[in-house]
Amino acid sequence: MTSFKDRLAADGPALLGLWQALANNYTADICARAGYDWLLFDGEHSPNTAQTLLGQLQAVAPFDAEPIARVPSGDPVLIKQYLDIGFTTLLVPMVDTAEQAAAIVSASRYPPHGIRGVASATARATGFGTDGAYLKEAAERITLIVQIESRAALENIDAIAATPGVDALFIGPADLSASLGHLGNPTHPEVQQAISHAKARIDAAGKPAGIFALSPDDAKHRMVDQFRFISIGTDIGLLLKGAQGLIASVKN
Ligand SMILES: O=C(O)C(=O)C[C@H](O)[C@@H](O)CO
Repeated sequence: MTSFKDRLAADGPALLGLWQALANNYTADICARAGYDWLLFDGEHSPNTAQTLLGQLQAVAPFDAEPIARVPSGDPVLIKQYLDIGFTTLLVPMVDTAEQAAAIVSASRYPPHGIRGVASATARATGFGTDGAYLKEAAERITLIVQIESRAALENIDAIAATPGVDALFIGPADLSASLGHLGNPTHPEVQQAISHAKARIDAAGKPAGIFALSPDDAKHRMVDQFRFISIGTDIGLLLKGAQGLIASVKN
């Protein structure tokens, strides 16, 4: 199985993703059939637990979209849990320093290279012990993506991007705008300039850059900007807009 970091490293069009915020196996199953390259299962801002994420992970397992889990924080306990249930790509929010990034890498690695606890016989990640190669191949299979979404992260972006084991960096416009003093206004010129700067520094580090696009048009602009992976929408947004559009179309 090709790791997500290997897919990111390959040439080709941007990898397009859909944010899964409904915390629901059924809708994840539907979205996994829609042709996206990846699906983001949000443990930070959605009512998800390891248990609910497991159900969504199992629902999308038959399909090609890469399941990416966003942990609520860089907590090593949660990183361990999310990896043990079988996610091989994690997105970690609010990473402001290289020290934080290094700790996240360590939490994802088994000793001697890290602190991840070993549960080879009972973890879904190892096929409940049937995948004898997992322990030694885990570091190769796992992709770690850190979020750049604060003034501090911008100031430290070169050191964060250079951190060994950080495979990609993902820009969060909502939190970045808040951190820059433009809460709720990610299209503010200062925020857009910061995004451009962050992208340039990520490129300079030779790491793949991702971003949460604000609209389909913004997604197209980010493709032109050569972001390597782009979240182009959310399940909640699709449901709400579809529901609103339908009743408006029937009433009018
Ligand atoms: O800061 C951001 O932007 C993100 O990290 C994406 C948001 O958290 C996502 O939930 C959409 O609001």
